[in-house]
Amino acid sequence: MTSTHSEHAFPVQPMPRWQRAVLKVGSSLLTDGKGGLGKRNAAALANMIARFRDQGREVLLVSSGAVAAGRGLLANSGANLAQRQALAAIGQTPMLALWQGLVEQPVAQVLLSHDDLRNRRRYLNARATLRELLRIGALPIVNENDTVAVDELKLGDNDNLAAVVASLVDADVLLIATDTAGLYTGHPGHDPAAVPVPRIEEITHDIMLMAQGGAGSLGTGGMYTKLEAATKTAAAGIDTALFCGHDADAIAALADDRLHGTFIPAHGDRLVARKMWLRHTPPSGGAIRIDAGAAAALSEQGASLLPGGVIAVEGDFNRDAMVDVLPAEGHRRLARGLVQYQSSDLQRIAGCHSSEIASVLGFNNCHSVIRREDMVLLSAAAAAPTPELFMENCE
Ligand SMILES: Nc1ncnc2c1ncn2[C@@H]1O[C@H](COP(=O)(O)OP(=O)(O)O)[C@@H](O)[C@H]1O
Ligand SMILES: N[C@@H](CCC(=O)OP(=O)(O)O)C(=O)O
Repeated sequence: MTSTHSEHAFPVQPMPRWQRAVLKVGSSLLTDGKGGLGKRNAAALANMIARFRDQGREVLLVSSGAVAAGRGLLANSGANLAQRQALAAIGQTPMLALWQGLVEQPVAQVLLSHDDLRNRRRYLNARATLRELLRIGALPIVNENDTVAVDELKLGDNDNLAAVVASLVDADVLLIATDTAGLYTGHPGHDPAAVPVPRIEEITHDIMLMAQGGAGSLGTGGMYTKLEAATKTAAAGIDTALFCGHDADAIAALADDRLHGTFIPAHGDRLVARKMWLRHTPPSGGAIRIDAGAAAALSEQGASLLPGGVIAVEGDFNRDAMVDVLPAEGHRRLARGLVQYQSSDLQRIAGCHSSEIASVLGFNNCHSVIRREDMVLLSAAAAAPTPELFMENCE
């Protein structure tokens, strides 16, 4: 595809440094040209993932290719919904096995449906599982749960799924690997005047029109769904990069934080988007009582809640539950937030210094009980300015 446009190369541009990425790999990159799965491109991308890990960074994979793999195995070109769902079910395991053969980490299959993502409890559970998978060093491989997804509730394309996953796991960037170098002003195969678009400040109607040309023979949605995905991530405060997953130079550049493709910077305020989401997350029924010093630190200094300030734990809750933060006495809520320790563990570290967590529990999820970015303040005094988002190094 890019060969017709070699005279219009994408310039190499610097990428903002990131810590956690969602990498989306399209079907077109995972096939061998004869209808089956091919590992050449996947191998190069797996090396890139290993390189990121060596640099101390985290990657979640959203991989397509189940339908293509099923088609290859059965030499079946069935196109109706039931046929595609059956092909996806057959192809899902070979697709996973392809990746497992290429990375050293254990791979973890995560199949999500639209329902899982709009139901807040399931959304939070998926989030907790994905975070745990990262913590233990697995490579989550997310795909749509094609078997159960009915037509009107189908996400339908993994570009949009990847955008939702990026926001679910608080990624800094969404990396979309496809079979073309990036967005061109028109379909690169059909429009001889099409030229590269290296950066998109805002995805306007005119930009969407550039992507009307449809998908390649194996993909779903083409550039259109990639731009839809980037619209979601940008609004959630996440950068997006489109690059060619069969171009060794583009892959090597990315591992050095340089992009040979299209960059769409975040324009939403990540903290504002996140706080909106937190405000609407339903409570677990659990609560944490804190001392006056901790209350002042939360409201006046924009601090995270540390275990030393916890004086009591009420109710049973899991890690990542939404809990109320209450003063030593009374029921006026000071804050609410997602907790880093389940209630039974929190009972044991209440009053401890953060440095003692590992010796008391035998593990340490985070030095905070509730990280600042996972918390919204509720009292009037709490309207004190929120400091810049700072990511703590919690696993
Ligand atoms: N303006 C455009 N710029 C680049 N590619 C485009 C454009 N419009 C349509 N496309 C098509 O989008 C394809 C990539 O999307 P798709 O086939 O869905 O791949 P994937 O399987 O990676 O999701 C390209 O191969 C190209 O055929
Ligand atoms: N869930 C489908 C992927 C659908 C899809 O979005 O494909 P693609 O456009 O290649 O990313 C599969 O695994 O085949």
